Amino acid sequence: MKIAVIGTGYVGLVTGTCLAETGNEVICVDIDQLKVEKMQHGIIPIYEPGLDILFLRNISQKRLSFTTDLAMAIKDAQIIFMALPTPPGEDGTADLSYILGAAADVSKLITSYKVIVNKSTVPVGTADKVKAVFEANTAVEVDVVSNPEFLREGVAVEDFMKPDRVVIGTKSEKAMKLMTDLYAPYVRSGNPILFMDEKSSELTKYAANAFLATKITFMNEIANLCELVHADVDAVRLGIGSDDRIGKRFLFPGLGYGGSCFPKDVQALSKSAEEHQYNFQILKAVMTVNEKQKTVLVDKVLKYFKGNLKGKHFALWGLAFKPETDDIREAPALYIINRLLLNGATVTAFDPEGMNNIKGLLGDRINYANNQYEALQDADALLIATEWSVFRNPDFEKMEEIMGNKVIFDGRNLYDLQKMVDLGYYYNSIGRSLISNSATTLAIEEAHKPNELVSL
Ligand SMILES: NC(=O)c1ccc[n+]([C@@H]2O[C@H](COP(=O)([O-])OP(=O)(O)OC[C@H]3O[C@@H](n4cnc5c(N)ncnc54)[C@H](O)[C@@H]3O)[C@@H](O)[C@H]2O)c1
Ligand SMILES: O=c1ccn([C@@H]2O[C@H](COP(=O)(O)OP(=O)(O)O[C@H]3O[C@H](CO)[C@@H](O)[C@H](O)[C@H]3O)[C@@H](O)[C@H]2O)c(=O)[nH]1
Repeated sequence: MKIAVIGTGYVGLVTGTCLAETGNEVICVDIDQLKVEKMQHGIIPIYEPGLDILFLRNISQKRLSFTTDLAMAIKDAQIIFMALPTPPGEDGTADLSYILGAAADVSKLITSYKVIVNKSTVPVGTADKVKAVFEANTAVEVDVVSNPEFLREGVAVEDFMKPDRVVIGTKSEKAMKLMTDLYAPYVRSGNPILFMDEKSSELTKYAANAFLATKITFMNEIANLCELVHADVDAVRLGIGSDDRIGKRFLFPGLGYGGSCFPKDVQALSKSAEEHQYNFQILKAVMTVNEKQKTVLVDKVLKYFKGNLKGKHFALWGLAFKPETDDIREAPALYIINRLLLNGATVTAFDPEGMNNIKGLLGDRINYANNQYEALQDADALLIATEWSVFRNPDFEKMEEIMGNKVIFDGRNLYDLQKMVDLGYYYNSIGRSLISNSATTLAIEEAHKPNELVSL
């Protein structure tokens, strides 16, 4: 099929590339000229494992191309995907200006039947708004389809190529047929293509993200309780996760959910409910708890240094909001850095893929290291914010030599507690026993009492 994809961010680029991989002819269009030029030269603008191979193969075999020319991109396309930003507006509702703006542009250019597919995460009723834009601007027939995307950054190619399900919101038989043909290669293992009305499809996306964010938040609360009652959150996680009804995934406590999706989507769903006079109480609690969870690691640091971080220097491992991505949007590391700096400390950070993005955002406010060990130089403690594999099995003796101390605050529970005892580290993680370097056994200390909020 001939396809146009509008927007070449994490979703658009993966969508375009993966659709080309199954033999479609895909033109991706973006307003960011620099980005388009890069892609035209075979340079991929984001880090997404496995994407580069498909990207280069499909460009060289002429199934995938990039342009800033919307008219050219959509001229022959049967299906036009919109993979555009839907950031939170000032009041937290999803800003639909990118979607409605692009719909208006497209509506003024088309001369034959098109299926307009919305891949962005949008509130219920957006398909109707997009339809209204087309009705206002053209007599050409279009079908507007909701087809939310469920890929996760870091495993986006796998998620797109082998989705758990494909959700398609439309009542048009013609659009259904085209979409079924398009997605058939991706569901050969038997995973379903679920057809529904547009509104249910739009809500399915928000419901999925809000449910997962709630699951994580629940575990973060259990972790906080574990610290108070001297239980181990890892044991509890395994204990509940082996119940199929609960499931093993998305039960890892940490520093609160971040990224470009969960924070904005939970907020947008809550706002959307409010617009319909529904008080979605659980989502409000999720947001409140998540805000608080972002502070737990620095609270522990403040407690350890008796509330005074002036002149202290910290190494920070992990900047991306999760491993295997360079994306730092709403990353817990940003909150940690900000709070350390506000308290008069200095920071040297390292991330395997997020360095360019963080340098663009923070400039000379922090120091940057070329590798994880370099970051440790003269640090009073190491903080871990992202569970990159490369941090999982470090050379602890080398670390001690460089840091001159053995103090770790781990927001991702990377290390075995007994190992930390054996190595004599002070090791403070999430929802697990505090390991004190003065003890040879697991010691529950003062620091496991609820952290007082230390004012900045
Ligand atoms: N990132 C994810 O993991 C993910 C997963 C599922 C769904 N989503 C949703 O998909 C949507 C896109 O997210 P993203 O992370 O890919 O965004 P992004 O910010 O990475 O990319 C958006 C792209 O759209 C381009 N753009 C903006 N206006 C344009 C226009 N008028 N014409 C052409 N291009 C334009 C931007 O230059 C940018 O390249 C959002 O609604 C998001 O919530 C994201
Ligand atoms: O057990 C867990 C799992 C995740 N997280 C955190 O939750 C956030 C989101 O993680 P993840 O869902 O893996 O990343 P995203 O790429 O943001 O993907 C989510 O958001 C996308 C955009 O809507 C959806 O398409 C995906 O299905 C959905 O998982 C990150 O901060 C993670 O650190 C935890 O704290 N504990």
